[in-house]
Amino acid sequence: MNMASKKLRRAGLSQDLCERLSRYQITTCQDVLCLSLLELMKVTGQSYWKVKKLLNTVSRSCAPKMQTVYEMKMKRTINPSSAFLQTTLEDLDKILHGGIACGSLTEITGPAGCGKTQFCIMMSLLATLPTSMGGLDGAVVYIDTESAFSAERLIEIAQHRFPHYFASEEKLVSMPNRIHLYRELTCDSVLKRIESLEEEIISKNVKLVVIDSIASVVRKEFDLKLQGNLKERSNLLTKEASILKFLAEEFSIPVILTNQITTWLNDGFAVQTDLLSPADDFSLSEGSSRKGDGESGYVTTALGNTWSHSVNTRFILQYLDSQRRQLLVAKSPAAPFISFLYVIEKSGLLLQESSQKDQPCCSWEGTSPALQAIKVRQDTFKDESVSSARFHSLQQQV
Ligand SMILES: Nc1ncnc2c1ncn2[C@@H]1O[C@H](COP(=O)(O)OP(=O)(O)OP(=O)(O)O)[C@@H](O)[C@H]1O
Repeated sequence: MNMASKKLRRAGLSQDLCERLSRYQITTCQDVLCLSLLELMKVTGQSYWKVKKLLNTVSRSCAPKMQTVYEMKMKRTINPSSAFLQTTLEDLDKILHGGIACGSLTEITGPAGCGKTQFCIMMSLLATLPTSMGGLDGAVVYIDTESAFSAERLIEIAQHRFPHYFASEEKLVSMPNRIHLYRELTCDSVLKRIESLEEEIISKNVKLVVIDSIASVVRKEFDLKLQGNLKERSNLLTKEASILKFLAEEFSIPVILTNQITTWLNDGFAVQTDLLSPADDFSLSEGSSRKGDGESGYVTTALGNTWSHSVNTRFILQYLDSQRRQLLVAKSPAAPFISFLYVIEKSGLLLQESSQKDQPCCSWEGTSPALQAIKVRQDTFKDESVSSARFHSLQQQV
């Protein structure tokens, strides 16, 4: 499904044929594979056997390539810098085995003002840095759906985080030149932009894609009180996730997405988490809704269960109390559930020393009571596989 998003122009078809097909809005491998042989004969004007061969070529070009675990490991050993984009938050990078993983989707979720955009701006800057400094030495596509990106802030972070490197005027000019900002304020334009990314990634040597935020346009346009909107929204998000996953894997680049979530508990204590229905997308009701008997709190739900499973890694940025902010690694194929305290300064996000030095690596101290409650419940499941599945579900229910 993801791989089928591949553009036909990159599937080994002649330019003439691609142009002919594009007149029928057939531009991806998926578009071709959804047609019957008869339909394909009609749109290509080719014989039965040629069309069968065409189908074979398209199928082969978008089928996942088999590789052994050994090959994967060797690739990473030979060129470890291309497997991760360092966050330059040392303890976080350590726990993630190098940083934000290339080839996958990372979601930054949390309440308004906690620092999601700051994180994205900082990561964009880092992606442009040379590999010797932990960067990916590439361009960035930054899709801004909230008009929140600030070029001044980008320069400020650069100058304060890497004062020596950016002392040179030339570097200070070339860095923002590699960050391609697109303000897309509707669902339609975000989708169109995502659909056009493949060529852009190739032509501009893009090494990072950021979407800040994936949720805001969707929430603006889909009133979930209206029948049918939930399904339509879910389809749109699935389509976007599918293309983004394909791009991340195909070009081995990280994709970072932000998503604003709020959960309010009744005791006045606010917890922000990616709260999703454990059942399925269709049981979700977006907006402020009161939970059922025995449960206390108001919930603003996330983007649905399908979306939740589409992202490989999830960080939650949240306020721990009025002074302190906390970064939680809430979902990761490589790291345990862990929290860090952070501050935002002129140089961007910084981890607070005490968050790791005085505490064991997998720390639950300092996390909010609601998240500690999850931990207690998680500990009651001894079998590891049951534990992680159940933990995920419990986490969703808090
Ligand atoms: N120059 C700066 N120096 C220090 N802190 C800053 C600076 N600029 C912004 N901040 C901090 O970043 C916070 C805003 O973060 P950000 O805009 O990333 O929030 P967000 O999570 O993206 O919110 P939203 O969901 O509303 O977009 C401010 O509250 C402030 O604490």
